[in-house]
Amino acid sequence: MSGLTRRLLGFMASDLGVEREALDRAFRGKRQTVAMHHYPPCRHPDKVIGITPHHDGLGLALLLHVDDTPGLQVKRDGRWFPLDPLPGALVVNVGDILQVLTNGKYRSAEHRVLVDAERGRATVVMFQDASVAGTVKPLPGLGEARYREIEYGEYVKGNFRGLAEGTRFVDSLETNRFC
Ligand SMILES: O=C(O)CCC(=O)C(=O)O
Ligand SMILES: [Fe+2]
Repeated sequence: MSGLTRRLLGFMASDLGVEREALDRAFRGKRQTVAMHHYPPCRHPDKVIGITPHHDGLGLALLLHVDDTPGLQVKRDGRWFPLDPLPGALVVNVGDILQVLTNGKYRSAEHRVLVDAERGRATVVMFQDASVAGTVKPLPGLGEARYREIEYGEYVKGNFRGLAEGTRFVDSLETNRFC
């Protein structure tokens, strides 16, 4: 786990009032994946999309803008908002697993990437995975569990299935789904 991730998790743990060690343990020693994206300029930006709307399925994502081309957008209250690059800043994305770990207190945001008519765009994203003793479940001390516990491998399979079907697997883990 990177020092930055550890610091971010420390802030989150004190904000949530949970044991810092519990959140740390969920991320420590887990897989880190790096994705490099290049979005070439496109003369018809209204007809194509860089990345379709999605939620990041894993724990935490740290995104670095390599240039100053905008494109990333986040959805809030049904509207898309741009997240323009800031020099020296990283975008921190809460993933679905962190949403479950925090019992829904931190929510994973839907985002997408638009392309630019004139300029290419490049980003580097580091995904930090997380799990609790081989499972995905809310940490203790955050009230009644809003998500059911699931074995980590089953979560990953379900998450990929959801991506392929255009549904969000984490929704199916909600305990009060049909109430
Ligand atoms: O390149 C970006 O701005 C976003 C990439 C992204 O959302 C992802 O890799 O999951
Ligand atoms: Fe993403």
